[in-house]
Amino acid sequence: MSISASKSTTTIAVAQIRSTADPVHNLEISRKVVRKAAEQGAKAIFLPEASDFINQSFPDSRKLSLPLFKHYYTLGLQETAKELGVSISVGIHEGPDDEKEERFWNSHVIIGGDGAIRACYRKLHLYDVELTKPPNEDGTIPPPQRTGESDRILPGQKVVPPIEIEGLGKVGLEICYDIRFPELSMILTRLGATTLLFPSAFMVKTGRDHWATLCRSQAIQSQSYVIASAQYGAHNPKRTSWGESIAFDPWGRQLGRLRSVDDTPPGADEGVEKVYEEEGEFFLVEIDQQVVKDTRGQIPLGVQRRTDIYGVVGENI
Ligand SMILES: O=C(O)CNC(=O)[C@H](CS)NC(=O)CCC(=O)C(=O)O
Repeated sequence: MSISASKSTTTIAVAQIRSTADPVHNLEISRKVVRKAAEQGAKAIFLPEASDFINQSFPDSRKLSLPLFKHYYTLGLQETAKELGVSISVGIHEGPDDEKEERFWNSHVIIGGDGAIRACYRKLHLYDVELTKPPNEDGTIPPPQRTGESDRILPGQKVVPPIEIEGLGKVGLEICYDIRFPELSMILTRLGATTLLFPSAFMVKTGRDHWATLCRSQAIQSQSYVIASAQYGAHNPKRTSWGESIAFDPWGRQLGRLRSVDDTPPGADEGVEKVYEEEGEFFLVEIDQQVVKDTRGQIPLGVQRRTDIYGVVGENI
């Protein structure tokens, strides 16, 4: 009997960057991270939501949000993927061809090792929230922090069936705020996903209180790997993201984690003048389909659902 020397796990890289308003800069940083991760053996690299730009200006954002076939940032990453023969998952802004439409999509694309776009998911759940702030010292209450993602983003209209990434099995595509709607993870798992992807740009307040717990709970409940790559730090004077790119296995074991804003010494991360010094970071993770099988074998949630009582979530998809 011969013993196979082939590796049963696949190495991937979970990245963290701080996108600015400038897609040229963001492509350069993203490429550096992808190249470095590939050199260290990663076969797939996971970049955050909105890696192409994070911007304060609405008209500028629309101009940069082009259809994929003429999207500067995505085309650039496609070249790099092909050159290195690695897959890339990345969040970008994608626009409709109709220039009269002022809004655009918040999309998650998968680029294959041949440079082709393999899938494109458009964010279903949009972040329209009002977060309260603590009272001022004089006891007055500051106005809430309102974010209206749907003011500028078109809501996606479909669940993208999980797709195979070489060596990784099937991955389910989600984005950031989607993580609060476990229905989507359940549907993707039922459709065959063994890894759930959450390119993200969480806010600081909710990042601190909810982010890592949401990621871990999705892994345990769906019995899938969770890969959550995050935007980190000050993008401009008005916008800071929490960071903390993180990954869990289907048992809920943490496989790696990068810094959050809270991990950064006070003052070290202040001011947008430092934005251009950021090089991006990543950690490597081994994905092993056997861990999915073992976890699902020990705790067989998939066959224990009382669908006779409460139905199948997303049955008509
Ligand atoms: O499109 C861009 O430019 C960047 N996108 C984002 O920052 C998105 C939409 S505003 N952020 C979130 O969904 C935060 C979710 C969050 O923080 C929570 O669920 O608590």
